[in-house]
Amino acid sequence: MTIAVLALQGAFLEHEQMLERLEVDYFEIRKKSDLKRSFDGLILPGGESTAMGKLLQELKMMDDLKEQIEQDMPVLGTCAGMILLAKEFSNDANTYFATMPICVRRNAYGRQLGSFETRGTFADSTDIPMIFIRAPYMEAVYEGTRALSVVNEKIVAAQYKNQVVTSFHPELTGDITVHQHFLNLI
Ligand SMILES: NC(=O)CC[C@H](N)C(=O)O
Repeated sequence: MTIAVLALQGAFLEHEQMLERLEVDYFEIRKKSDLKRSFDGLILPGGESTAMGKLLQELKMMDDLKEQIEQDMPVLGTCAGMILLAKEFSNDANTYFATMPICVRRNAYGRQLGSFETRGTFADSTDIPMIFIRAPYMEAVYEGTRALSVVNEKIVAAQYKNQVVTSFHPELTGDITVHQHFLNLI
């Protein structure tokens, strides 16, 4: 099994460290020719979705990756990665891959609560650590999308077929629950 990690910007190194811990092979996607390699799953890290979206377009990788996601490539999108996958925003008009039927609020916790840590349930696992950094959350999920985590009445993790997203950063804690859930899709 080989995972491709989008490494244009943001917290990709931390995802790679998690994959190393789990003894899973990976490589980085930085330019179009990296997409020639075959992979079994894709990680879209946290960071700045606007910057990542712009680079994906400029480097001409958007269409190719979108097609692979639509053809059921398992993908894990964390924070900005979730924004890249969302089909709809409640406070923005731009979309990126737009493959996941969710409505996302960007920077949803505002300035004061911009970053915080808590614990919550993810799928069948209870009490996992969650770190939120200027995070988005989902205001609605559509068409067969399943909420995997709800914190303070907000949906902060969800799954639609092969696509798993989290508002929080599972790569910044020592907890492997979310990565394991993603790898189990492969
Ligand atoms: N930690 C993060 O990934 C923050 C996401 C950021 N608010 C964005 O819009 O991309």
